[in-house]
Amino acid sequence: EVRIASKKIFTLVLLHIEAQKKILLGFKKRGFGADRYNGFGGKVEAGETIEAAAYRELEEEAGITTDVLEKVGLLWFTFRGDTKGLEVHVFRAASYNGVPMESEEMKPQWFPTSEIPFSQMWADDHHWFPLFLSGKKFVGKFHFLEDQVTITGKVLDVVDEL
Ligand SMILES: Nc1nc(SCCc2ccccc2)c2[nH]cnc2n1
Repeated sequence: EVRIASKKIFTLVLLHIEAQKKILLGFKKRGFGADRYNGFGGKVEAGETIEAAAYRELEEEAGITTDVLEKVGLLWFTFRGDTKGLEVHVFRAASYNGVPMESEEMKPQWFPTSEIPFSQMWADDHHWFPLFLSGKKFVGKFHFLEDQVTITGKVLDVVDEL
């Protein structure tokens, strides 16, 4: 479905190669969430489906494509003092084509799933990553203070389908 432009909807793609127990993250070099490791993603443009945006951002930010993206999570983030929140659609890729390439936005890096750098990631990630890594689907809401680090509210549930 194509969403209207007014809502701020974002995508987040995590490439997880289960058989090799590794995940591809990117170090964000600038913009929102800079200096943190994260999946690949960005804003859904007007007239674009959420899924199309997810495929596009993976290619733009990491230089790779994937055959199938699976919808695995829906997260809402709000920040004190900021009226607009973020609606983030999380996708899993299980395979990829090409070679991960550094972009202006992101420096890709493989991590063993046992060594995910949570201290250098958004503070909510260590809450929902275990659900992601175990193949579950989830819906969550996290409320942050202005520091974009302190979480003052959290809701996180496993769901059967998204
Ligand atoms: N893991 C994670 N990601 C995000 S934003 C991801 C979506 C995005 C937004 C803007 C530019 C590019 C990508 C978060 N925000 C608050 N906690 C968070 N955790």
